Amino acid sequence: MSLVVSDFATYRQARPVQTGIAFSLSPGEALLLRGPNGVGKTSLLRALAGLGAAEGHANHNGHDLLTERAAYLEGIALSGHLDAVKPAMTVRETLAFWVDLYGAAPGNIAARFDLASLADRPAGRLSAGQKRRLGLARLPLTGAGLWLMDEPTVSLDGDNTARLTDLLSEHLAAGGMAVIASHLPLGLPDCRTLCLSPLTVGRDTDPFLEGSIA
Ligand SMILES: Nc1ncnc2c1ncn2[C@@H]1O[C@H](COP(=O)(O)OP(=O)(O)OP(=O)(O)O)[C@@H](O)[C@H]1O
Repeated sequence: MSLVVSDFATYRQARPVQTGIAFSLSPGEALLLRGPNGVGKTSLLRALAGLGAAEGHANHNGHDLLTERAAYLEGIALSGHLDAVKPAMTVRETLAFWVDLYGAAPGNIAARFDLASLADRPAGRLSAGQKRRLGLARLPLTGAGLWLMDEPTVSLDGDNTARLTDLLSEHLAAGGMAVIASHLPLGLPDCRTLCLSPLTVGRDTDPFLEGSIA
């Protein structure tokens, strides 16, 4: 299992967000993406998940993102801001849906993020932190080796941030890999950091800001 990224560039609406991105991951390794708001962490995660415009090379398990998309995406799971939960489905229904969808063993997934007491509540009536916990519970069910995680600690309290670190540590110990955009260090053992800096495009303001705000 491997992820090798080189000379990689991300785009939003045909404008470059980041260029020259290079890093690689082996089994058991994680990369923390850091950088100021708007620098392009989400854009990079989306591009690596095949959802955003990109150029250059991203190779997952020997398959190139741009030329072997389906094979590249095999074994990749993205955890984004929206948590992938349907408001009308209860916690129990949501977990059962994922178990069925991914052909996973349910194990103690409800207990992992303390979801058992919320089992009959529709996801639309969960608090932000509860919804985040439910969304994170999906990742181990996917069976994916590479987790792409966008600000997974947002809305989590201290106990649940520790649970997230445990979940990630187990994933890495089992030979998984992760790329995580997070403003918190997360305390992972084999974790490198990639600090993104704003792209300089010949002006000293955000290139996405056209004109000025009156
Ligand atoms: N849907 C979009 N359409 C066009 N531009 C976008 C869109 N979403 C984000 N951008 C722009 O792309 C750039 C990178 O945004 P991105 O969300 O990747 O940054 P980020 O590092 O994840 O930020 P944050 O720390 O605030 O989550 C920013 O300049 C942002 O304004």
